[in-house]
Amino acid sequence: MVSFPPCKINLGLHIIRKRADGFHDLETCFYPVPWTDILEVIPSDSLSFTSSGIAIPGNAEDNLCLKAYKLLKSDFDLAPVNIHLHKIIPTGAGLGGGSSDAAHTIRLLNIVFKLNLTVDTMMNYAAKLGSDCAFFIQDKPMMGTGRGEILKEFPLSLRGKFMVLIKPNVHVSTAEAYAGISPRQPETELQHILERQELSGWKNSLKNNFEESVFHKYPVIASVKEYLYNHGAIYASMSGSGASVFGIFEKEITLNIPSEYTSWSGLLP
Ligand SMILES: C[C@](O)(CO)[C@H](O)COP(=O)(O)OP(=O)(O)OC[C@H]1O[C@@H](n2ccc(N)nc2=O)[C@H](O)[C@@H]1O
Ligand SMILES: Nc1ncnc2c1ncn2[C@@H]1O[C@H](COP(=O)(O)OP(=O)(O)OP(=O)(O)O)[C@@H](O)[C@H]1O
Repeated sequence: MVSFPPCKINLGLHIIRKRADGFHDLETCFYPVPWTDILEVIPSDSLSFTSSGIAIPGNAEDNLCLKAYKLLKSDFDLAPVNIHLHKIIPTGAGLGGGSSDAAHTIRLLNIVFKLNLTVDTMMNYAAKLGSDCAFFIQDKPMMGTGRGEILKEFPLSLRGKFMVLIKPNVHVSTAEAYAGISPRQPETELQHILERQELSGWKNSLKNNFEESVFHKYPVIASVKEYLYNHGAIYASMSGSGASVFGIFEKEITLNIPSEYTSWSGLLP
């Protein structure tokens, strides 16, 4: 069985405090974007994981898809599977691609082995694999709090808007980005901003707290954001801890993006 794990962008990202467990409490609106990997899970005689497409840093045995299988296997009598991942979403991009693959492995195993897991149970398993993972158990905009795993559906739609996502050729490590930030209580709650502000007002009110320190270290990311605004974006921001930047446009636009950058664009469903 095949699925298409999407990526996410963060519409606003407030890093509020560092916790005793080393993670950070945050608030963000996760929004799904259909730039997808391709994931296949089929029952087999022995467990295997293979991948194609762009290179995934690290060892195959550490892949989040295998971790997801092993996590469910510890609680259920699962037969072995072949997992094949065709990787398209760039890594080190703040797009949660690996997290999405992990969550979609859980979703596929639930179907293939008829486990009848509820959405909440799958979200609990996903949260054990990464802070962003639980979001990808559903395909809906969500307000995320805690370390990103406490999720509440959020009625925000960008349907029909044109999205451009650009990842310049720098790789930002999530852990390194968190280490470089000074957490703070936001003046205004993110939910409050998103409920009261139209998209046209986000430019002055919706902030990703990672931008300041990450832009300082990687000025090229700041220049991509500026480029998107200069070409008519209604709103542009870095996603997650970078390095990708997204722009939301009223109408379809063709941009001249350097060939060494990775990019995706399309109308949002
Ligand atoms: C930046 C975001 O993309 C925003 O959506 C996410 O918070 C990243 O989430 P993620 O990639 O799923 O992160 P994890 O794999 O859980 O953690 C990677 C590392 O990031 C840091 N981390 C992550 C999430 C969080 N709320 N606080 C943290 O401090 C920790 O150092 C952790 O060791
Ligand atoms: N299926 C996978 N796809 C991508 N990376 C994976 C996967 N499994 C494990 N990893 C490891 O996770 C790291 C982060 O990958 P990911 O694609 O989630 O990037 P990210 O842009 O940093 O995401 P995030 O938005 O969660 O910070 C990679 O550098 C890689 O070592």
